[in-house]
Amino acid sequence: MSPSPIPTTQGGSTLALHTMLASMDNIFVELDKHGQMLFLSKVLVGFVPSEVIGKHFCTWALPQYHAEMLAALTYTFEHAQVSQYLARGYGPSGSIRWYEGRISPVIDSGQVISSVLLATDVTDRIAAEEKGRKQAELLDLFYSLPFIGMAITAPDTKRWLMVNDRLCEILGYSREELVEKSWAELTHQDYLAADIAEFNRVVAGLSEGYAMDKKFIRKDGEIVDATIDVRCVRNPQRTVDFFVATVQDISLRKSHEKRILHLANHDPLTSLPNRNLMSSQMAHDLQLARRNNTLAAILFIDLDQFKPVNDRWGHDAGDILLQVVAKRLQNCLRASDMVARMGGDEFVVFLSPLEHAANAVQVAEKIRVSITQPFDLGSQRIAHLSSSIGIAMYPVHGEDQETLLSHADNAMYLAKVNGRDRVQMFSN
Ligand SMILES: Nc1nc2c(ncn2[C@@H]2O[C@H](COP(=O)(O)OP(=O)(O)OP(=O)(O)O)[C@@H](O)[C@H]2O)c(=O)[nH]1
Repeated sequence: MSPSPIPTTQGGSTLALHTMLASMDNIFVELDKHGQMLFLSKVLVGFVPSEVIGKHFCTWALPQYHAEMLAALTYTFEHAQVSQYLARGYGPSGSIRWYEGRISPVIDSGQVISSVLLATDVTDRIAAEEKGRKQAELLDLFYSLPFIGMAITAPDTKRWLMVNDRLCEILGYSREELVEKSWAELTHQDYLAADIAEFNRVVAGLSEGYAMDKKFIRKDGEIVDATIDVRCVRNPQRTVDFFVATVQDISLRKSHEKRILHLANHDPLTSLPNRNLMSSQMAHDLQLARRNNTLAAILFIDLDQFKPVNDRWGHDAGDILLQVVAKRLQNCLRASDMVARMGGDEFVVFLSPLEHAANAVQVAEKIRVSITQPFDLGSQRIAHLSSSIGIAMYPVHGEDQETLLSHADNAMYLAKVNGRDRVQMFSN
C-alpha cells in the first residue's frame, strides 16, 4: 500500500513535508479507522517500507497495550478529537521502549477520514520519572521512621524546611507550625552558642557536619534532651545547599543517667549526699577556702542510744527516725553548707565558708538541740534521743579532709565519753 497524501499547508509540497517529518525524532503514522498504517514518516529500523505499510499499528506494541491503543483510536474516529495512550513496544534493534501515542483526527468535509498518530519515545522520561518516584518513596519511608526525628534545614535562615512526624512529636508542634520556625528559636539558651559555632564551622567549609547532645524547648515549654547529628549537602561551588539533621529524644536516657548518678551519690534511705559526694564536694570547697583564706568546719554527728529504738520498735521505726534526723539537720544549715549520711546513725556536716570558729559551735549546738526534740514515729511511738557532735576546724586542726574527718570523729568520741548529748571541739 502506497502512502496516502497528508494535507499540506498552502505553498508546501508533499515531498518537502515527508522529508521534514522523516527528519524528526518522532514517528508520524497515518492510520485508518481499523488501525492500519497508511503512511509512515520514517522506516522503522530492521523493516522495509513494504513490510510496514498496511500493517496494524498495534503490531509493534506488547499485547497488553493493544486494547488501550484501539480504544484511543476509536475515540478519535468517533469524537473527531485527539486521544492519547502510553504503551511499551519494540524499538530499534528489538529493545522494548515506552511510546507515548497521540492520535489526531484528519477531517475532510466534517468527516474523520483518517488519523495521524504521533509516537514519541518516552523511555528516558519514564525511567527518570520512575527513578524520581522511587527516590520520593524512599525519602517518605526514611521520613516516616518512627524512632528518629528528621529534618532538612536552610543554611541561611536555620529554618526547618522539611520535618518528619517524629520530630513534630518530639518538639510538640504540628508540621505546619514547625516549618515556620528555626532550630535556633527552639534551642535552649545554654546550648545555642555551641550549636551555632559548630553550624558556622560547616558553613565556612571547616567541617562537613557535627553531632552533639543539646536541649530543645517544646511548644508546651517542657525541656527535651536530644542528641542531634547534622550533615550538610554542598553544591558544586562547595557552599551549603541544605543541612540534614537527625534528632533523637534522649530524655529517658538522661533521666536514667540522672537517677543512676543520684543513686551513686546519695543515701537511699534519707536522700542525703553519701560519703562519695561529700568527699568530692569537700575537696572542692576546701580548695576554695584555701584560695580565699576562709575558715571551714567539719561536724561529726553520731546519735546517742539509737540502737534501743530499733530494738524496741523494729528497724522500720529506726528508718523513720533517721529520715526525720536528716530533715532536722538540713533545717539547721545554710544553702552553702552540706550534710551527708556516712552510714548507720552517723552524719557529717561541712560548713564552708565560716567567719568565726564560734559559728561552727553555734550550728553544732543548734543541731544538738534539734535532735533532743521528741521524734514522733507514728502509731504512738515517741522516741527521745540526743547526739554527740565533734568539731574540727580548717585550717587550724588540719588542711586535708582525711585529717579533718578523723579529728572531728575523735572529738565526737570524746563527747560520747564525756557523757553524750554534747558538742566537743577537737583539741590537740
Ligand atoms: N533502722 C536502721 N538502723 C540502722 C541503719 N544502719 C545502722 N543501723 C543501726 O544503728 C545502730 C548504730 O549503732 P550504735 O551507734 O552503736 O548505736 P547507739 O545506740 O546509737 O550507740 P551509741 O552511739 O553508743 O549511743 C546499730 O544498731 C545498727 O544496726 C539503718 O539504715 N536503719
